[in-house]
Amino acid sequence: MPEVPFTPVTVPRAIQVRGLSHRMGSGAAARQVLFDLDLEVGWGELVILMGPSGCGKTTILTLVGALRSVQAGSVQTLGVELAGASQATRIALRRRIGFIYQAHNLHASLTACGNVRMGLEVHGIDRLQEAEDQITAILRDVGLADYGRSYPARLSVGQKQRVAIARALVACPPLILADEPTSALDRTTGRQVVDLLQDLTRRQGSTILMVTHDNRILDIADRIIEMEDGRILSSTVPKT
Ligand SMILES: Nc1ncnc2c1ncn2[C@@H]1O[C@H](COP(=O)(O)OP(=O)(O)OP(=O)(O)O)[C@@H](O)[C@H]1O
Repeated sequence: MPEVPFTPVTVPRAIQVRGLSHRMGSGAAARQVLFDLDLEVGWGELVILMGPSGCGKTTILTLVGALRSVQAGSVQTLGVELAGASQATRIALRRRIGFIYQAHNLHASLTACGNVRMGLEVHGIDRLQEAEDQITAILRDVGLADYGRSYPARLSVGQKQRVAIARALVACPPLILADEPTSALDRTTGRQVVDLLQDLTRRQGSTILMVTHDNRILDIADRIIEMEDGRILSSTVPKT
């Protein structure tokens, strides 16, 4: 059985960011993209981060996901302080996060099953029968029970994104970081994909921080954080 998500009572929030500033580029091209920013995401919350292109949304996601080093301020993800963290700590933390990108990033040479299996291998779950059961179950959950042996080239863009969701969720990670998961999808498919994401993560009790430009899906959020020019403008609960 998948592990129960990590929600220790000693860690008050899934994500806690304090005084985060960040510079991108080097030399004369260097520029500050995040300015003294605070942000919190509670356990089990689905938070959408939005704002104009270039305002720093993806930079935040990559810092929270330990894909980039913290330069100034504090970033605590799943209770792990990332400011000054070693490479080993960052790699271990990444294994406990499910990542979903705008382009689905599937391996063309692997079937849907093979792609989802990678989601288990990076999380260190490799016991064979258990893994196969988890893969079968998650492909069924995303509506692709009959597509396990299909290669990405034979799948529609919406089906590929479902495989990417299955890959991110198969190990029941306590935190999902999603960067524009619907940007390549039409209205109907985009809606189906986020509804699925919301449903599965609620069932697993996972926390989601999602970057999106897509106004059509804001209603799935528990909270919407709006950014501009590297700063947070507001944090609001969407109207239902
Ligand atoms: N490697 C880099 N070197 C220099 N500047 C960079 C680099 N990567 C990103 N930037 C700049 O950092 C700023 C923030 O980028 P980021 O990708 O976080 O924005 P974003 O809000 O996610 O934008 P979008 O919605 O277009 O994806 C942008 O102005 C971008 O041009």
